[in-house]
Amino acid sequence: MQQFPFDFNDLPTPTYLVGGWVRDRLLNRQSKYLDLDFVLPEKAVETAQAIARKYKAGFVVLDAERQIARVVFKNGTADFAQQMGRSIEADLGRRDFCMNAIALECHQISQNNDQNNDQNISASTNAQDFLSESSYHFIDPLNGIRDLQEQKIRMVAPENLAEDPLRILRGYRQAAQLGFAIEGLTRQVLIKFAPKLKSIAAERVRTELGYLLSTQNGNQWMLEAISDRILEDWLPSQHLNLARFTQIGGVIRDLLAKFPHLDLFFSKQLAGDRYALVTIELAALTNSATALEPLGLSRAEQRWLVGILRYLPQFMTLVSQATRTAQYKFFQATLEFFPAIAALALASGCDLESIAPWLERWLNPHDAIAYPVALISGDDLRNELGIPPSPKIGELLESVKIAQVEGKIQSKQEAIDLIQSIM
Ligand SMILES: Nc1ccn([C@@H]2O[C@H](COP(=O)(O)OP(=O)(O)OP(=O)(O)O)[C@@H](O)[C@H]2O)c(=O)n1
Repeated sequence: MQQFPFDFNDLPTPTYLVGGWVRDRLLNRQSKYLDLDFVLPEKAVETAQAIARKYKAGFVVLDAERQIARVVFKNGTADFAQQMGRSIEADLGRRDFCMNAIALECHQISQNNDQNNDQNISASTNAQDFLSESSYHFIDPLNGIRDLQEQKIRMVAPENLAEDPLRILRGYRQAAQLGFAIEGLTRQVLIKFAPKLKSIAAERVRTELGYLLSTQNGNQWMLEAISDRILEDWLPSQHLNLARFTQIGGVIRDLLAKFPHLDLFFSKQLAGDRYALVTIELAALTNSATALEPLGLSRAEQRWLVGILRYLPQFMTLVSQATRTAQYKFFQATLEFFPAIAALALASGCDLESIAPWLERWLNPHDAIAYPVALISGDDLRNELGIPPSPKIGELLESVKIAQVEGKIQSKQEAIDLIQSIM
């Protein structure tokens, strides 16, 4: 149950709620995290600061020039922005899509509630329920509510998309997120302005791509964006592997159905708010990690991408005929992201029957091939056998591990005997 984290009576009149929160409540969509966007005709930053102080919440100015500040509560964030233009209608007219350009004066919410049950609704009401009240007056100059009913994404104006070309990608991402269609003329404009997307900072594109790929219908809309050549400057088509990318979503769903514990792997956080799943989908999409460099991925994401693409061909030849030593060596090289390689191999046509035993090993922390427990340590070699520190120690330990995974030795004494025989 979502609750507003502060009392709207603490806000000046008028203060408008706009954007995704109003849209999602009208659609009765639930989100885990509360994301409120307020517009104020004046004193947006001061108001945000006062709220943060009163409720002991975090506070940050996002844009001093445009007067936008964020207050961070435990269960969500509230952005306070100075109204653009002379009226709220003018402000709404500068936004991306009509469905995101609906406003609601937020005191209506507490006033209605005060009349109803004499309680402070802002602090206590389930946010999902309140819009069902018919008494709210939505400011909807662009017929956004009609678009919500017709499930379509319609631009406010072509200039608005040109002004902030990231909105092009937002259109595809929101279509995926909401299960909406992009209205015909809007789509033509998105396609026409696609080259403008190259002027956008890599970080914004990367974040938006991350949202798109982590959405349920994201892959389908990613393919639409690719076929509309929206991403040509960021993901050039000669480096793409569309056949593999088309399969990857279904493959991951099947893998999770068979191995639910892999959920932890796919949801591992690799950077900011980007998760392993997104990197794996990008790896499935491209044949070359270098092609993704302009996106400025984090070190961990880059390491995964390079590793997954580098070891995939080897895995595809090894998968059904690897010796225990070959399996051990492959796991050693790829342990961090092994299930991603398995997923890409499945998406490239390998069968689950040959891959499942590998995943079972990877998932079992006691597996003798994926995680052999050391019978002997470098210190033992130094102390008990008097071998001086040198790269030789690493080589000897590796020979012990291999004899161990092949089942030739099982105890520390046998390891010592083996080392002595090698020496
Ligand atoms: N590039 C952008 C980003 C945002 N907005 C406007 O600012 C609102 C809030 O932006 P944001 O919180 O980023 O997105 P939401 O639409 O709220 O939805 P989501 O959280 O799904 O991104 C949007 O609804 C839209 O009206 C815009 O016009 N152009």
